[in-house]
Amino acid sequence: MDESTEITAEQAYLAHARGALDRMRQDVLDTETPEFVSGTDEVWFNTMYRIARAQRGRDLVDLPDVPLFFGRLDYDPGTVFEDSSGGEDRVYVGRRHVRDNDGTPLVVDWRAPVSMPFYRATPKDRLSVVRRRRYGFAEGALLTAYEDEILGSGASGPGALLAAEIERPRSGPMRDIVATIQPEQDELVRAPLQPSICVQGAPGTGKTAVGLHRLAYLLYAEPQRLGAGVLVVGPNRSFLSYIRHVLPALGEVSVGQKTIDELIDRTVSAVDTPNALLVKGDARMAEVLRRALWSHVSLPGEDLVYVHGSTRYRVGQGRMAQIVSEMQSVRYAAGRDGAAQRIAGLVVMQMERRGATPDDREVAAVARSKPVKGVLDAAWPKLTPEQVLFRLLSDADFLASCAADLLDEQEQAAVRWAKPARSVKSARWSAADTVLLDELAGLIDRVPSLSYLMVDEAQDLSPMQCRALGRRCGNGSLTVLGDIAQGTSPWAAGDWPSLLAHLGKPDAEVAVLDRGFRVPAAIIEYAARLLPAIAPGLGVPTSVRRTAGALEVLPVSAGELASAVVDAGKARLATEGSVGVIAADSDIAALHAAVTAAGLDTALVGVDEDALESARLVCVPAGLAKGLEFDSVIVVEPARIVAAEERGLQRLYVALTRAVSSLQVLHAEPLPAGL
Ligand SMILES: Nc1ncnc2c1ncn2[C@@H]1O[C@H](COP(=O)(O)OP(=O)(O)OP(=O)(O)O)[C@@H](O)[C@H]1O
Repeated sequence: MDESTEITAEQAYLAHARGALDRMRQDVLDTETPEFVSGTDEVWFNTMYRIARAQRGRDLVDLPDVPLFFGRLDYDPGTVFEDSSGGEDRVYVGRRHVRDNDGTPLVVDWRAPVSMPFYRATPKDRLSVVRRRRYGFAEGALLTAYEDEILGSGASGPGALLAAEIERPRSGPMRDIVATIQPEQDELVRAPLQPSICVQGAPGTGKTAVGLHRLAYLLYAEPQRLGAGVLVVGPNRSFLSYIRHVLPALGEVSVGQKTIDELIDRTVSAVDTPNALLVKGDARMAEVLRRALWSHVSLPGEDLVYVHGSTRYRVGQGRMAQIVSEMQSVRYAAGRDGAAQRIAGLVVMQMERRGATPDDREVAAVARSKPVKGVLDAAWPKLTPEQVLFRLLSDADFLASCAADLLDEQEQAAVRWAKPARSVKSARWSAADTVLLDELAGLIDRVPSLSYLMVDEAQDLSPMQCRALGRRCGNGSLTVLGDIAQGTSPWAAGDWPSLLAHLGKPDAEVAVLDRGFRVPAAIIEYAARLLPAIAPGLGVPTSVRRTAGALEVLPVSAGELASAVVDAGKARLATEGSVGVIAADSDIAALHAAVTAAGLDTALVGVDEDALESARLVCVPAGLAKGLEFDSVIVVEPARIVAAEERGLQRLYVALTRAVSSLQVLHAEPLPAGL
């Protein structure tokens, strides 16, 4: 078959598959179900069923811009279909299953085992595949081209379509990469649920993309093991808004995406000093809090006397002391309840000895009775996290007694409130305090475990934040993504093993991605000049992009900086793709105003949640650049980005590695050493 006949045939197949998808949808919508007419349960069932059917109907909508399949595998005859006699065994790979009326699969979900060789087959290990075909599409998902890679005899390598797809200019938010997942990425995407995994990867190596596709894969492959919930945690709202379309595009619409502060979910109304922040995020605080909480438990001071009718029952102080000691191995609240139950049990035993026949309700009633409550309120008081932390941060002696050998005098002074609030109720908590409250809440009560948690930009988490996440995934599986060289928080991790230990997953497998799909070689090599200073152990990432990538470093006078940014922005807007202007947090508003005044259509990241979708040119405070990418990037005044914070060099490294095609560095001050 010549090429145009082949394309016509493939177009016809696509149309056939589209028709079949439409019929699948119609079948779902037309399904008649018996409607119950009475009883709340039945009406509830009707409603649930209708919701599920509407959802399934939406799932089956054919999106006009999204091709129904993106690849094809021709297998050795007989590999997939038994009756493929004569012809080749053929599988079309797409975003979801499509079957025709008699159940024959027309398109197979990319996550199905039979699709895996699309990502992994090589001429050396062809996994029974003889040919891998990729398609090119024009506007409106119109199939216009294809390209074959022969894996059997006479092998030929991948052609230009794959490279073109990977190098397509960027615009707007992140999109899925199902058509071009690379073998080393696919191994992580399809890695089993256990053990947990951790991916260290240089900028643009696809960590976020891999994490999201892995989640979509697991939802498909292991739904029954994810029943307790799945969650994505990212560094800030701008980042979450950048990635929010990827999972829905992969058919997964119900995955929660939160920042760590949203997950902790407590009101923040105070700000810490840098020193306080450092100490409060430190893992030693876990032990300080544990001691602070349990220091409230003491041995009962006198016997318990329980009066029932005309009989007085007595439980000795020594026996109760033994119980209180023994119950301290469980959580605080459960320990208190357990102690009450056991003390009540001793009372009830005495009742039995006197011939009564008390049942479980009697034990519960005694456990709740005033005398037993009285003993426990003294020996094992009910506490809220706020009460404990309030005491710790406002009472110097109490803090010293809990932290003496853990925090030195200066560290204790740093966390103590200079002017404590009058009461717990009026206390104002900082973001770091809320993490400590969360730790205390976890010591007091059990936290239910999610089935699966994906944590992005994990290098920036404090040990105490890691513990908060680990607590919520105690029995579940974690996927941890990050780059040690991009650590900008005061606690940024120096290595993965310690961070994984704080997350409660010391056995997680650490994998490294080092092929960069975003940043052209010239730009990554320029940014990598900072690596010896910020992450000496890490190698320089490679770039898979063939395009040269324009790097321009332009000195300008201080007075002309804003107009230089406007000019550069205008020039970039004349080409294809998104444009990001990145500057120090304190400079970005003025630049945004200058760009707006010059009549360019722009939005400010961090202020407008839809910034990345609403304008092609966006202004980005360096503090929010992490995880984002733009076709063209203009980095303004690197020295000020560096000077703005302790880990300013790391912040600059992040800013310099956001570009897909071109990077312009504009500076009036001298460039930081290294550049
Ligand atoms: N296999 C692939 N095919 C096509 N594009 C890819 C592939 N892998 C990654 N990309 C693209 O490369 C870019 C970088 O990916 P991603 O943001 O996931 O990287 P990252 O490692 O999280 O980067 P950073 O550390 O800077 O946050 C994205 O545009 C992503 O779509």
